[in-house]
Amino acid sequence: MDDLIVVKIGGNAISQLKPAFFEKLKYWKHLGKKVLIVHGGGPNISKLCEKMGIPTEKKHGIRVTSKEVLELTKLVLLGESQPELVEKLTDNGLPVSPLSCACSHLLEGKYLDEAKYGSVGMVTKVNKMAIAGALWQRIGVMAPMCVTEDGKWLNVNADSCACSIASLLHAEALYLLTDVAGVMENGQVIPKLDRTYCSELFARKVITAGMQPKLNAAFTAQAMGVSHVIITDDLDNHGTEIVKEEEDDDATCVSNV
Ligand SMILES: Nc1ncnc2c1ncn2[C@@H]1O[C@H](COP(=O)(O)OP(=O)(O)O)[C@@H](O)[C@H]1O
Ligand SMILES: CC(=O)N[C@@H](CCC(=O)OP(=O)(O)O)C(=O)O
Repeated sequence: MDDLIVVKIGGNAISQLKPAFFEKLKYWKHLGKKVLIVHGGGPNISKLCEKMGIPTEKKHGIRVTSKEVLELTKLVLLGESQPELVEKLTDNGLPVSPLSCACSHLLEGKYLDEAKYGSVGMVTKVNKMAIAGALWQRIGVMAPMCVTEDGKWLNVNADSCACSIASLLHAEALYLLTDVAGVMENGQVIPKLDRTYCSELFARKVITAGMQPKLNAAFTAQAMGVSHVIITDDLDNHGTEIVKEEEDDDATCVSNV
């Protein structure tokens, strides 16, 4: 899809959005870009699970999702995180289309590894026509869930969801907004990161927790042809740019989660 910019906003980042963020979105719309935001909500899912007495289990930053956790995930993403973001965008004068996989099977997917993660999916198909319609003069706000071909809902890591959409729709840029200024080493943001150095940082355990699926997804998107992939805390900050190596023929950074 021409002129598509995908922005992922982590659950923590939703509450920290600054005026410059909304100005940048207005500027992109003014330029005629199509903008799709994929939102997170992980911290609030964990909080609700805790309230309900369900322990949170994550593997490589991916939530192990039982049927019970899936229901709570739906509640938080569609009943809390998405409305919060939609309200902020609306209050800042931006017209929005709130979206989920349930609308016209917008996002279809399959189990990532049912034995390991439970009801967790990866997006394999995007309903391009329906998304194009939703993005007509509006900013799409998408929850990170997908449905299987036979209609089962699956929880999708929001970074991996944004990266799959950006890859499948050939977006021109992908911004992964989080609560840190970029990928850090020794307290400094790494301005450009290639796969070899990323693997080294994984091995040295400099990169842990939620930054792991984020980077795996970011390198996959880059390998799939998204030319501009940035991890940052603000659309105006340089953050960490994911860069390609000269002889790069393998799609993933360390593992495929
Ligand atoms: N090397 C690293 N550089 C930056 N953040 C890191 C690194 N390793 C682990 N992290 C953690 O990753 C977090 C961002 O991932 P995550 O919590 O999943 O964010 P989001 O909810 O925005 O997707 C940071 O807040 C930080 O705690
Ligand atoms: C499978 C999986 O891990 N899904 C994520 C979806 C939300 C998310 O990714 O939110 P953040 O971006 O705020 O972390 C989860 O359940 O936490």
